[in-house]
Amino acid sequence: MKGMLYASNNDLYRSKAATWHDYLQVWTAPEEQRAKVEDIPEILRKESVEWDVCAKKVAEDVMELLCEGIGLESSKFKDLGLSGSRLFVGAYYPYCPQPDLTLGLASHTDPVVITVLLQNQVPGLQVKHGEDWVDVKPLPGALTINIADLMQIISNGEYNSVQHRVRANSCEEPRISVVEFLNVGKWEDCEYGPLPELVSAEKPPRYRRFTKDEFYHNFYSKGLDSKSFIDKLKL
Ligand SMILES: O=C(O)CCC(=O)C(=O)O
Ligand SMILES: [Fe+2]
Repeated sequence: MKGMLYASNNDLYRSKAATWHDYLQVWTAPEEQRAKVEDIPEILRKESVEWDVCAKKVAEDVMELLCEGIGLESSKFKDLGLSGSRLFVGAYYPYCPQPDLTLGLASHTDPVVITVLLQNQVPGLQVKHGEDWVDVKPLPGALTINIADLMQIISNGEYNSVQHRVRANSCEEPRISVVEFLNVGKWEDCEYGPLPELVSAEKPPRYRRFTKDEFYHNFYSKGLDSKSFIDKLKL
């Protein structure tokens, strides 16, 4: 069905081991890519549409702060269309009887601009801090925002994408997360790369510019467990 996908592992044939989760993806923007509202399963139709509106608002507020943090016009990221493509994901991590043998989701950085994540009370999400994996403890009502790869590139490395993973669920209760990925919407118009405003003699560009085709080709040719797109663009 257009704009929707049910799956287990999106990199099943490219990764060394399957991970312990299932998910449902719904494209919510841009218009030509999004799922028709009437095609979204009824059980989450209303919620996914509302979540898209709220998560977009949160992401755009955070993007304003990120702009201000590096001396850009606060609307710069929004004006560049960095929230113009959006994907809703509902992920389900069932009880895993042998959690030491795999992960819930392999270590990765998100291949988008920014991610908004809500998790239920069952733990599992971890972020890499130095050499350590640190638990992101579920807090009722709290959202987790990930800086993702394109934010790292566009900000010329002022912000760095976060390496994260999900442990296989050892609790009897399923772990559930609701995620919104925000990405470049206006691909047709231009290439992307470090913003000229952030490049100077003292801060030369760290990444080269890239096109939509290059981005998608890379996404569908690599396993989840790698930061290879950023590595490929490094100057
Ligand atoms: O389920 C989670 O908490 C994390 C999901 C995630 O990192 C992803 O889908 O990229
Ligand atoms: Fe992620």
